Parts: sequence; structure tokens; C-alpha cells
Amino acid sequence: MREIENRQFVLASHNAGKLREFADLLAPFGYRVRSAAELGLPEPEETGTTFEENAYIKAHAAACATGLPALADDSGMCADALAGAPGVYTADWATLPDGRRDFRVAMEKVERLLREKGAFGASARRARFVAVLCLCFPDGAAEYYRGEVEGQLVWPPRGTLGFGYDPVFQPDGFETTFGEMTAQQKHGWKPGDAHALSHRARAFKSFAEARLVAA
Ligand SMILES: O=c1nc[nH]c2c1ncn2[C@H]1C[C@H](O)[C@@H](COP(=O)(O)OP(=O)(O)OP(=O)(O)O)O1
Ligand SMILES: [Mg+2]
Repeated sequence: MREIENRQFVLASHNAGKLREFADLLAPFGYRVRSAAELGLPEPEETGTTFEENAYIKAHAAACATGLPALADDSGMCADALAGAPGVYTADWATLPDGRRDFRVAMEKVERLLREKGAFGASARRARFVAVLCLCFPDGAAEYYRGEVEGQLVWPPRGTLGFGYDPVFQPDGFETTFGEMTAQQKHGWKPGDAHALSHRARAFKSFAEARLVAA
């Protein structure tokens, strides 16, 4: 098995919200991690139809560009009443014609479609966040770590913390949305804990247990 040498790898993401969460999750491990955004790497086109394919595209591009192992996160929100949409197109639903992103617009679109489907009760509004992490080496060797969290979509949006669709997602067992949780509450995990809460923290926990050594 290839190793992460010199405690160094690239985070193959340009999403500031994700990068903040990874910085936080990684802090106890003391790795030297730079993001694709900081390194000025181009954003590859996400042409896959699965989270795994898109995570591989991003991780492989960053690993090839830098010669370092790269970790990518492809994620999204899947609503049961919408047959799993927006899924791998979660970011696209927020992308305006000029390329900027507006998640208020995306959350409104989801809400409009749910209403059109008559999805009003809590059970009709079930959804999950999915995150697939791909660790890829410059030679193309890759491995995957998946995390999911179940919950329901609420309206109106609540909370100003987090990013993306966090204000409309209330994980099972909580009265607050991800938008009302601090990063620590949303992760629901630190090294050594048996369980994590968010999709990203759940995927990261598997990655960390397989690949990272505490500082
Ligand atoms: O914890 C989350 N809380 C709220 N929303 C989230 C979360 N996790 C993913 N999401 C939404 C927003 C994101 O834009 C999209 C993923 O799209 P995705 O292509 O994986 O990420 P991205 O384009 O934002 O950044 P990048 O590809 O550079 O990593 O799903
Ligand atoms: Mg993306």
C-alpha cells in the first residue's frame, strides 16, 4: 500500500466551507496540508455521475499537478421525494448563469419541488447528506471513504453557521439544523470518539482511522 509520506498531502477542494471543516478535523493530527485553492490549481470539470467518480477526478487532478497524495471530497444532498436529487448535482443547482453560487436560490428550488410533490409532512421530507472522500496518489492509485447522515428538510432555513444547504437540513435526533450548529457540533466527533455526526465527519473518521497517525 502506498503511504502518505512526510505527513503531507493536498486537499483537492475549492470550497471554503469544506476547507474550514477539514482544517478543523485535521488540526489534532498535525499534517502539512495545502488546498487546491491555495495552490492555485485549476478546478477540473466534474463530469462523473457518481460521488466516487467526481471525487476521483478532483483528487487525481490535484495529485498529478503536485506530485503529492491528494484528498478530494465530493458531496451532496439527496432528497427522497425528489428520487435522490440534487445528489451529485447539488452544487450545480446553486450555480448561476455567471458561474457564481447562490445557495438561497438552490434551497428555494428544492423547497418548490418538494411542495409540487406534495411533500409536507416530516416523513415526506426525508433527505441525506453524502460525502465521498477519495485519496489518490500521483500514479492513480485511489481509495474511498463514504459518510452519510439522515435527516429532514425544513423550511424556512434556520441558522447562519456552516455553508451550502446547512440551514435547511435537520439531522435525525436534533432540533437544530446544521446551520445552527458550530463546526464542532456538526462534526460530532474528535479523534478517539466512536461516532461522528455529519456526512463529512463520518467519512473523515474512516479516512483518519485508516491513514492518519496522531502528531
Ligand atoms: O456539509 C454540507 N453542508 C451544506 N451543504 C453541503 C455540505 N456538503 C456538501 N454540500 C453541498 C454544497 C456543495 O457545493 C455541494 C457539493 O458539491 P461539490 O462539487 O462536492 O463541492 P464544491 O463544488 O462546492 O467544492 P469542490 O468540488 O471544489 O470540493 O453540496
Ligand atoms: Mg465541485
